[in-house]
Amino acid sequence: MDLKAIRNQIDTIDNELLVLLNKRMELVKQVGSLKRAEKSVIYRPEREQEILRRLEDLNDGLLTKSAIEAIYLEIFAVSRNLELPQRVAFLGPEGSFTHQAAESRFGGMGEYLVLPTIRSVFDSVETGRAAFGVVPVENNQEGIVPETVDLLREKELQIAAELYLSIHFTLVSKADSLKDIKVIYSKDIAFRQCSVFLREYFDENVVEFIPVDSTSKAAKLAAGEPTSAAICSSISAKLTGIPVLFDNIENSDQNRTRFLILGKDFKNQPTSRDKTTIIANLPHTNSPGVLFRFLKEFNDRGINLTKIESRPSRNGSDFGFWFFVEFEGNSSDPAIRQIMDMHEGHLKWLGSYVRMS
Ligand SMILES: O=C(O)C(=O)C[C@]1(C(=O)O)C=C[C@@H](O)C=C1
Repeated sequence: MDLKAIRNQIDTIDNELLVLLNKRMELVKQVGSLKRAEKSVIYRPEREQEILRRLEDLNDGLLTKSAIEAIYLEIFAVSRNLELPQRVAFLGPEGSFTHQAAESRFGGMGEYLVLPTIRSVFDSVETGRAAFGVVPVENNQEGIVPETVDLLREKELQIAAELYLSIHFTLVSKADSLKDIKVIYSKDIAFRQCSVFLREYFDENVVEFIPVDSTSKAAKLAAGEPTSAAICSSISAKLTGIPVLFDNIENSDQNRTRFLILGKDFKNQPTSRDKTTIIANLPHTNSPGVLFRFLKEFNDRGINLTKIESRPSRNGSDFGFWFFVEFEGNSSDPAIRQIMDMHEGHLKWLGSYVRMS
């Protein structure tokens, strides 16, 4: 077949796809009307995952799993927009890894609110300025993001979904040579994640490391100063037009960050692949066996714990603490329900959502 003939066939298929996509949108619009009448939630991450999994199982063509995901996440984003346009806040500025994470779930067409701090993302969802907020919660090299975990305890928001992103860092600068660099800007966590590279190439007695709110802010600062550099994502290097001196400078090439999508009064439908996150404010945490007895309840019921982190309660001068706990399953599972009931008043449920790891 010649090029023209192949292109004719492509055109025919595109025409069919357009008809089908519009048919899909008609149905989505009906779903939107039903949901608005019932005042129910538009974003259903568990339903989106169910559709993706079904299509991936069904698929026997050239499309890869991630290609199917990329196409459909964009279709879902357009669908949700048709049902009810909802603003999504994320920890900015533009070009941050959180921006990348937000776009990977809410699509390129979404309406975004770029905010300067994790707290302001929580605030925007709390006050309804945004329907959802995207924040980082942990990195597999660095552990948890304390601000996010502390705000989850402080605020009354829920986790609608989680997502994982591979993180790569670049060193960018307008300096001609490494030895001209006097200042390096980045986010504190990024400095730690690139510590091996930094030790090898820079003398900390000569170069000043300045932590700023985000890696994209770091790129913007470095773009304006000829003897400064920044550690940032390759998207923010591109957005600021600053030359990349080194790529992939992170300590581990397995560097992944987990992000949470936060909502208000949000509850997913249970699935068979859920994870639940809670805050445990156990009384008398300094007494022997308190944590042991709590964890044993999970063990006794065969519930797989996936995370436990302790955080200071900051209650006067004492050394009390609370726990950020995650485990497999949905809060409506009878075994999990039992534990939640047993500790009523001491456990705060933050969300049950499809497990992505
Ligand atoms: O099934 C729904 O609840 C819909 O609103 C439809 C749809 C879709 O496009 O398939 C859109 C948004 C939801 O997040 C999930 C699915």
